[in-house]
Amino acid sequence: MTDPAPALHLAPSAATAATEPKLKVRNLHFHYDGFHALKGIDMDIPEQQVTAIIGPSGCGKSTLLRVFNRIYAIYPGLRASGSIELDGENILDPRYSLNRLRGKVGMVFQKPVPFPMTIFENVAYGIRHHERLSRAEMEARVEQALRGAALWDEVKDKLKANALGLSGGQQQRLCIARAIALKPEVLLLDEPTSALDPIATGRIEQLIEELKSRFTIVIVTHNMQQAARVSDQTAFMYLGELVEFDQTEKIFTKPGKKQTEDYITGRFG
Ligand SMILES: Nc1ncnc2c1ncn2[C@@H]1O[C@H](COP(=O)(O)OP(=O)(O)OP(=O)(O)O)[C@@H](O)[C@H]1O
Repeated sequence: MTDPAPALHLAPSAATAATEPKLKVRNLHFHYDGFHALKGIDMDIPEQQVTAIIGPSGCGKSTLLRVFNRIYAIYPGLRASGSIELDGENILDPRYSLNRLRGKVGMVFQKPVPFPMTIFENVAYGIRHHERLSRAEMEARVEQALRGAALWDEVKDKLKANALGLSGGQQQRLCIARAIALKPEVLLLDEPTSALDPIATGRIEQLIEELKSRFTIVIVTHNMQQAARVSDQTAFMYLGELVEFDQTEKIFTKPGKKQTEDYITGRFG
């Protein structure tokens, strides 16, 4: 929200809430051929904070997240209208190149999908696509990304091993390393822990907390406790509409709309 209540400025990261939003979404509509999946979304996503998107299955959470890096652009028949400004520039404008956008907005999917290559190459592969680095520079970059994803200590002695041999939780951290290796400004996480056990989930949640000092994070989650634990703001969506968007603490303790209250108290969804 543009004007959060002063009493809710408790979390340290909320101090930045008054600055210009990192992503400014205005009157965003999205269609899958004839299906109207997003209906006039307006939201301001603050920089270096965690914004969670919650809501019942099919409400449009993943669609919204995917529009933030224009994944739909590669499929015919899908279209978005309205605007999403990233630092003041409309990323939906076809003149905003996909390559540039992908360098600024990274994405991690629900199911970790490492490439069938070494752990090192999984991280180096994307970097090579965007930059030319010497071997030593590349090694430093890969290490930095693996450290950033809290995976370095577990893999530093087996960088040449196939990534598919890692556990599910390690694979997901590798996917996070791959995304942050490109030094994006925004990190999109689409249900990043739904395929993981509670211990691996805890590690990813801790990692999200660490990463938010460097990235603006948007996370889609089915797990309301997770949204409450990791996010600063929460958006509640229903049937393609943004019903309520506010400080997480407010959404979970004093939601302003009955639909939000019904959802978070388990009355539907
Ligand atoms: N490729 C597609 N073609 C047509 N309709 C789609 C497509 N992908 C999603 N939809 C529809 O768009 C709506 C929103 O889907 P979306 O995946 O964004 O929901 P969601 O809130 O992320 O759901 P879930 O929590 O189950 O993942 C749903 O009604 C879905 O059936």
